Amino acid sequence: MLRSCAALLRTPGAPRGRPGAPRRSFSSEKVVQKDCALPNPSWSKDLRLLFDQFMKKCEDGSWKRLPSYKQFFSKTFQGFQTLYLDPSLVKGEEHAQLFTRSFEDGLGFEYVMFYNDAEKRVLCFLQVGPHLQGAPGFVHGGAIATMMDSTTGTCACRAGGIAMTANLNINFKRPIPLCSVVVIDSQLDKVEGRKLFVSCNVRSVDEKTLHSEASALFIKLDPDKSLRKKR
Ligand SMILES: CCCCCCCCCCCCCCCC(=O)SCCNC(=O)CCNC(=O)[C@H](O)C(C)(C)COP(=O)(O)OP(=O)(O)OC[C@H]1O[C@@H](n2cnc3c(N)ncnc32)[C@H](O)[C@@H]1OP(=O)(O)O
Repeated sequence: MLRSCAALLRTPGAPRGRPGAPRRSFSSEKVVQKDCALPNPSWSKDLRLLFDQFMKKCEDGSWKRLPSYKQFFSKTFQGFQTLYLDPSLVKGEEHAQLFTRSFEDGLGFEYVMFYNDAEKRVLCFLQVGPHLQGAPGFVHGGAIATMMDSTTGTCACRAGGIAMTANLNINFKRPIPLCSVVVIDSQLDKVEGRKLFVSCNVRSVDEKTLHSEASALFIKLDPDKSLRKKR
């Protein structure tokens, strides 16, 4: 059953503990992680419809749904860890969670991203939960910026490898109502050496309202440079 945003606000106490934290299967000691980019009961009809529509588009291989986890898989991001992280910090990695996945279901960012390699494009379908409020009834600008950064960042990393945001320039045009669903459409515009230029816009589901636009610069990381040293 779908739970409305109002219902979520009324919920007196969601389950405690660390929802979505990796669970160990004792038989194999293998860490099992929940893929957060799949429908859960907090998803609205709008988000579910967009999800179903794009899952159909994945059937011919033109679009790919991107799985999403609260924690990075060490194996997947081995290159990032061995090349850029301070080993003395890595031992605490199980406490680190992806910011956008650190809310209980339905309260923060509920989203799924789809990637089109031929178009170098990432679409993010985002439901903004009640704990993302800025001005009363509307989404906080920092929350919008977070998801624009994440969507353009995913686009940059998919197209060009491991990169970090150097610049993100946003124009906020119309506020986003809390608990609504929006579409973030991002596209790789240009590559110049290690520089990846990505733009995006945020629109309402009916495409009638342009909420925000942004252009971003990502720099592909240089394995010879530490991220910690002052330069
Ligand atoms: C995150 C990785 C996960 C990987 C897994 C993938 C998972 C997929 C999901 C990801 C989704 C998450 C997305 C969130 C992404 C963040 O939140 S990242 C966090 C916020 N960003 C940061 O903290 C970055 C801080 N900045 C830095 O560390 C460094 O400035 C950088 C960006 C690494 C660049 O440093 P650098 O490699 O030493 O590059 P540098 O030589 O200074 O500059 C290279 C060129 O870029 C130009 N440039 C540099 N900065 C600028 C600027 N601000 N404006 C204009 N030009 C600039 C330089 O002028 C230079 O130009 P040329 O002289 O070559 O023409």
